[in-house]
Amino acid sequence: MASVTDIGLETAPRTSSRDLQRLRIVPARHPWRVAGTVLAAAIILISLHSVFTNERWGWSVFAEYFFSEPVLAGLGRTLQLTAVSAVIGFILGGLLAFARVSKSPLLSTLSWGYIWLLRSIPLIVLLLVLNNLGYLYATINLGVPFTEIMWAQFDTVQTLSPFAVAVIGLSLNQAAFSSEIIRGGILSVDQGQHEAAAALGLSRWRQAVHIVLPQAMRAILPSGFNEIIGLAKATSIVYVLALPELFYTVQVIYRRNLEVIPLLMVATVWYLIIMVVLSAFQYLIEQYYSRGARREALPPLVDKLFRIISRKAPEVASAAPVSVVADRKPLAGFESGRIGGEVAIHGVNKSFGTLKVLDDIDLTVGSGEVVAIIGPSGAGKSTLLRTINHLERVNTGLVAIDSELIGYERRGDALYELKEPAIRRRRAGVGMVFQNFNLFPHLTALENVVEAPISVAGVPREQALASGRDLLARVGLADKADVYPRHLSGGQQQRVAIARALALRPKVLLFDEPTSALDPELVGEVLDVIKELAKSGTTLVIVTHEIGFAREVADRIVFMEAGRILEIAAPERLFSAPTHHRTREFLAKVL
Ligand SMILES: Nc1ncnc2c1ncn2[C@@H]1O[C@H](COP(=O)(O)OP(=O)(O)OP(=O)(O)O)[C@@H](O)[C@H]1O
Repeated sequence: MASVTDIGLETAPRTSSRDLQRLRIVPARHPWRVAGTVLAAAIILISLHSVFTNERWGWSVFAEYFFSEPVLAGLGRTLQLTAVSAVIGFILGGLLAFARVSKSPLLSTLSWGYIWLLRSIPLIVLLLVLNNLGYLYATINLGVPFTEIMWAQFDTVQTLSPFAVAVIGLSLNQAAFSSEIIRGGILSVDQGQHEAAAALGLSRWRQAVHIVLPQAMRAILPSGFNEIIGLAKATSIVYVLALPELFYTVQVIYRRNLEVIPLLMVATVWYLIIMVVLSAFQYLIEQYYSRGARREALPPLVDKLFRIISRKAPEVASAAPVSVVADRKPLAGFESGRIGGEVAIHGVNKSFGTLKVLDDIDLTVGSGEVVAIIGPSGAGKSTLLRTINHLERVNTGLVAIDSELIGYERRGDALYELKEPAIRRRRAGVGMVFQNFNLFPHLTALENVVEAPISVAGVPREQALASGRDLLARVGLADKADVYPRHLSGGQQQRVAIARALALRPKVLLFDEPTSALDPELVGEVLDVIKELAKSGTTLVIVTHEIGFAREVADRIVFMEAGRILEIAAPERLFSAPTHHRTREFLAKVL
């Protein structure tokens, strides 16, 4: 056989590590990049030279008017119009966006109609119509429509000054555009976040303002600031109302002295300054809302500023070793507050369209009992679990915790569906841990844990923080309290999620495949925590693919397939002598 040298190839000469250390590193050269930079610099210099040496730009006139009183007054009006219209426009836009995504068809259609109409009407037409409102309606009356009752009456022309017309027109127009930007942001927030917030029993308002909006902000801000910058320039359109904002003011002056270019430059430079200030704000606000969402740390100064504002401790820089689990306080010592509750599921059916996912399910989980639900993929295990805390509505049948129906109230022979607040109150007794953790990424580990105690149970903040730290210590994460979820490992995130679910001291804890999103190495640390919980007296219902774990921890195992419970038995019996042939086949495959 021909050797490498025979056919003309030689292996590279070996280099010792000492030789390698002496070698010089030559950076790659980018001649085209250098040429491009030189060309760009030359163009900038030539342009600046031309602008500052050509007398026709009229820089002396520019200097005379830049800080002149009428220009500053016009600038003030531009800033006022921008700020007031942006604030009103975004508040109204936010309400329209929430109406658009609401479940009420009327609200959603009204919002859609408003957005369609206002985006179709040219702004100049809207302003002129509002300015001529006095012609259409001589007075504005406050009272009860179609009756004689009237509390106040205003003269339309006097009430709607040009400034008021400008603010109303710009705000109404702005609201239509910003509502779509905000809706885009809301839709960008993962569905799991809504579910986690609902499972914790947070009110709709709290979910919207504290969980969804801060996360949506990352998507909203770039386009939102684009809109505000557009608005600052669009205010010049109010010249049709003869309102002396910045642009109108310079127009008035150059019509008088014919110094068109220098005065246009006065307006342009002020607009440039406004843009610089807005861009700096945009940078800071974007950084603020990206906390927790980025893998790398914030610039140190910005981080310090935000932590001072929000009174947060700095993140711990070093990654804690996994062995910290061994040092944690035992969970068994954590008095769960309430003893475990009994879960009763009777005749539950659930379909998605034509697909029957739960078929006449009956199951009772005793107080303090640990039940593991196993079965092939698509069997309906997760759906069954989610019906227990009413995250999934059943078509027929009942689910009760300690004889209290979760989604309904019984009056005589009829079941009345409960309203959201009542369902939330009942949900508080049932904690849930999700497969993908669903931690709130913009809140630190501790903030995740204390969110529900503070906003749902009304626990005073200091007390909630102390209990939250204690809980984190019990899941082995005492030193990670001020760390954002993205800076934690999967196993650590799941342990925070368990602490969060425990914070309301639930009677029943639901686990939906708590380890399936974890590396095999991290599975153990989460299972250890659940095993301890199993001893604490809390009722646990666990959907899992970890057959060995189910066998070890569960009092009973439920085997499900195609929406039906085929077998329920103690682990020793089910694994050694399954009675149903499908259980046997399934176990033969997975064991
Ligand atoms: N929101 C939904 N809309 C339509 N179909 C759904 C929905 N949620 C679940 N399903 C369907 O219901 C069936 C049961 O789903 P479920 O998630 O409960 O199964 P599972 O036993 O937990 O499966 P896995 O072990 O793979 O998670 C599946 O066929 C799934 O496609």
